[in-house]
Amino acid sequence: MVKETIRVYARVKPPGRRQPAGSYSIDNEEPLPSLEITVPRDLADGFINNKRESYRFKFQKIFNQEAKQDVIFDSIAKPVAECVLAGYNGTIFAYGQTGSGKTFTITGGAERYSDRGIIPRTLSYIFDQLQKDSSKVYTTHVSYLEIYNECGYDLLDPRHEASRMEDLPKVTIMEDSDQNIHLKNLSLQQATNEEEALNLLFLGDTNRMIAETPMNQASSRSHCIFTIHISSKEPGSATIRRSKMHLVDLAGSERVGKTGIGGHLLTEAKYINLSLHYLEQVIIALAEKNRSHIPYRNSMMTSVLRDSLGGNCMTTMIATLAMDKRNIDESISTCRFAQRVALIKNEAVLNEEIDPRLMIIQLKKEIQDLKDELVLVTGKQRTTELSQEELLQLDELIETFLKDNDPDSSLDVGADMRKIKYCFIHMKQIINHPMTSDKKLLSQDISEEKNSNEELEKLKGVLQQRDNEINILVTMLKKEKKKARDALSQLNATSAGSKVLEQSPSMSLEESQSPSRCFSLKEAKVFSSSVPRLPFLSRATGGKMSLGRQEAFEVFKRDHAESITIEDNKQLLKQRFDEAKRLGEKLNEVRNKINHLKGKIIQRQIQRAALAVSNPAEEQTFDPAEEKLRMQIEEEKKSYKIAYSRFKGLKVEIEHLQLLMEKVKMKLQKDFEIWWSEEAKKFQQEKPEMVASPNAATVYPQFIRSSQHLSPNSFSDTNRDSPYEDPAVKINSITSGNPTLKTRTPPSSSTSIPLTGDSQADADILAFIKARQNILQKKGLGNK
Ligand SMILES: Nc1ncnc2c1ncn2[C@@H]1O[C@H](COP(=O)(O)OP(=O)(O)OP(=O)(O)O)[C@@H](O)[C@H]1O
Repeated sequence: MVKETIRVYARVKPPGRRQPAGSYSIDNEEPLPSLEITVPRDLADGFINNKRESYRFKFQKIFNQEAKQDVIFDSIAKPVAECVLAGYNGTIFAYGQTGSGKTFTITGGAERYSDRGIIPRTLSYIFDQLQKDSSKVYTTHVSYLEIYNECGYDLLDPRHEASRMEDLPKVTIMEDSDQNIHLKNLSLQQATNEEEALNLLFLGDTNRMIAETPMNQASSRSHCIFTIHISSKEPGSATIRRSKMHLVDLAGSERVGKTGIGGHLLTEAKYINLSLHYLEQVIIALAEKNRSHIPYRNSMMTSVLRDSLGGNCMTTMIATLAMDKRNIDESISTCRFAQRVALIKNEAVLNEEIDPRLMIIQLKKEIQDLKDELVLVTGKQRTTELSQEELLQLDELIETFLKDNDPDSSLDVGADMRKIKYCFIHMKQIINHPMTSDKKLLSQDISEEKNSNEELEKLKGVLQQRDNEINILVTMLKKEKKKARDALSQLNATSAGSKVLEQSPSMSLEESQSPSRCFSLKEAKVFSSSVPRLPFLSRATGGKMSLGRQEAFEVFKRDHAESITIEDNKQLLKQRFDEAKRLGEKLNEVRNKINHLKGKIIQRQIQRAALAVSNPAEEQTFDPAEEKLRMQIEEEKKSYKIAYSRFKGLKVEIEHLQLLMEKVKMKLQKDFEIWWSEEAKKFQQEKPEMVASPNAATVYPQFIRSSQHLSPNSFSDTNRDSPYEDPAVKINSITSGNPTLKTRTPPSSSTSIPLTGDSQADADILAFIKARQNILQKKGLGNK
């Protein structure tokens, strides 16, 4: 058992660009570093009754704004992951106000590979370690739970395509008689390697993003718990170790009063703050000595994290702090909360249990072994029952023994438990029923015993039958599950395009040298299609876009802030592909070299064998030339291993980058959809007559309005080579399906636009014309 208090770390976020920085200092003194925050009196609005200007808080370690993600992982998450691998439970949770960097710390940023957060790095580390340890059999599962307004949602259910949060399967809490918490409906997905686990993480993150609407910025207002479940077993042992690691991104901790929100958002904020309030209550209760009742049951989040708080878990908290002046009072609240958490003691125990099925198998084997041994010693095969002849013999022996007055006489029936038992039963009969203890009674008893034995055998048979039925059902269930998994992976593979020509990480050098294992440019490039496209990606785009909408989207995309990220990542991907290509070539080269050297060795051995036949006197046992060749091979193998491990690292990085890009693209698409529909709404309000016209039933002619209604980022003047610069050319190509529009110059007012009567097509025509008009206006080309 490991007893220790919750470890509490602080991480300061880099300041916002236009935000005046608050005043604070970090003192990394031993044993506990401290953070001092200074609040000038004029700023201390929130602390009117407390005129203190300076606040000092102690932490296990404080990370300043320069701290990189790898340092955070190494210092905070790696030790927890090591405990989890050893069989203890572990939890890391991030607490802080909205925007203070909780998601950045736990999941990571969506821009750069180096921004990967604790979850992807932990997965990488854990799978790396599992691969290295061949002494045990490991099974790994992951689950991803979102808690929003006191309701739990499963983010990993492959059967549901979520477009709203309500579409996700609802998770409920159940408690068994031992007060253990069970989460009903939360799927546990098996992940056999890092890639599968990362895909699941992205599936969950995407479900989270898609389920979010502008009205429900659920990411800030929900709690998310990503859990890695590991079970391990030594071959042949009935003992299983099960441990889990919760990685928790809590909702923003800001106080309701200060945020000035109302209506629906207030309800949400109440729920969040209520659950964070209950978290605080649990923490206060735990920090108090001699408190018998801890109010875990008050909220779903505290129920789920029950073990992590004051229970069987090694828990770590990261207080995320935004030190801008306007956020300083919230940061002080976060630090105060952290100080209370630091008082909580947990008792982590090794989670070992005996698997009863394996135990039965083991015991059965032991019985069989003992029976075999007995046969060897006695030379007789034992049956469970004594024969009639043996029974009669025993009766005689007992009778003789009882009649014998010699005090030294003994009853010797040999080392046979069946006979010894029979003697005891017989004698008991004689003592209890001296008058009726004749053979008749005894034989009656024996027949009764026989009957009950038969009954027992019958019951055993029924039990065996039931066991078989259960086994058949379990097998069926497994098959069904496998089918579902296969269908899913087939879907992934189909959307991924080509199949990955992947080299198994555990593949030996010899295997890799077979001709079919040539590293080629194709193999390096195949990375690009190796990421199994997630089946849900298509749904964000809402199917195929029409031309006009596509045009508007292209412009929107170009000026969106994320486009820089996409471009950066594209560049980075290209670099990585080039490097992978180079490494592939190098690996081929080394492989060929090794084969060449091996060929030389064989040649030498043949020559020497021939020499030995013709001249036996000159036979040598040691050949320095061959030894040299072997050393060269060893050297080449070393460089092969180094290049191969870099190649493997590149693969992970490329896959991660591709997933990041997919995520960013989806975000872009989503932002566009939101913007598009908002514009439509505004237009409907401003020009109801157009909406009412039969030609424009559900038209979205939002772009007809003046450009100031457009989002400031959407159509900026940054695109010098915009295809829109030649209006005639563009309009012809875009509206080629509409002869009326084909020859027209862009209309200056909406009423002159001929519409087709098809609402979607009309919306697209209008959207295109307006987008184009806006750009022309901005470029000073309008109506020329
Ligand atoms: N240490 C950091 N280094 C660089 N950027 C950071 C850091 N911390 C946070 N950010 C950036 O700040 C922004 C807000 O961070 P993040 O989304 O992680 O906040 P949060 O606390 O999770 O907010 P919410 O409660 O709304 O989910 C993001 O754009 C993130 O990339």
